[in-house]
Amino acid sequence: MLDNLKKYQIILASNSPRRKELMSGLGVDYVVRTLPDVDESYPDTLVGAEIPEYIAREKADAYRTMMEPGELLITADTIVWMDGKVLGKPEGREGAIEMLRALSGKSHQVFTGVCLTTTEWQKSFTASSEVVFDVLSEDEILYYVDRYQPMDKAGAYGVQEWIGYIGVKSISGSFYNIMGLPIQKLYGELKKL
Ligand SMILES: Cc1cn([C@H]2C[C@H](O)[C@@H](COP(=O)(O)OP(=O)(O)OP(=O)(O)O)O2)c(=O)[nH]c1=O
Repeated sequence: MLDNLKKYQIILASNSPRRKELMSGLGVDYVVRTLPDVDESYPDTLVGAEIPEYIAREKADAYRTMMEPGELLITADTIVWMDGKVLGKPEGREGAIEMLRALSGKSHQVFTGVCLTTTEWQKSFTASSEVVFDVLSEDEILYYVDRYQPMDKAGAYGVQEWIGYIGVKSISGSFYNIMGLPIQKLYGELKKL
């Protein structure tokens, strides 16, 4: 499948083990490059899904000067969005505990922005999922944070981990989008190239 991609050398520029796992599931040949440190700031005029799409483009631009013709760069960014605010990666153990207390018993959205870049063109898109958390006890929050150390995850949780098994009541939209890559939507975009 995706024979049309043979004309590209696909590069996933990401440090996220989840994104690597999902890209591998797509079954296309690609290489992973670590992402240089990117300033993930964004204009405060942006809201919701505009934010991770903007950051995915920023991640791509950090790479662009090093690109060769024929390369197809894939970058992505995932945020949790609740009550009009971004929940990115937590600041340490206390930050993770605070975030999970805030998510407990409520619903929120997860937006992932994806950017496809070559030396000639760039296009980006976003995917949105809705997650409803059950009420989490203090013990459950502390157990999860101390055992899973989710400081590398937006919203301080991994839907693919224990807290997703016991704490997520329902999901609408793509599960994989929550993990960090809306792989079905990405497949649809790659098919068009
Ligand atoms: C909400 C959620 C996020 N995540 C992860 C996906 C991303 O790795 C991370 C969001 O942080 P990002 O800044 O989007 O990505 P990253 O820093 O991990 O990787 P890179 O920028 O190098 O591509 O949170 C999960 O694994 N499960 C979840 O349920």
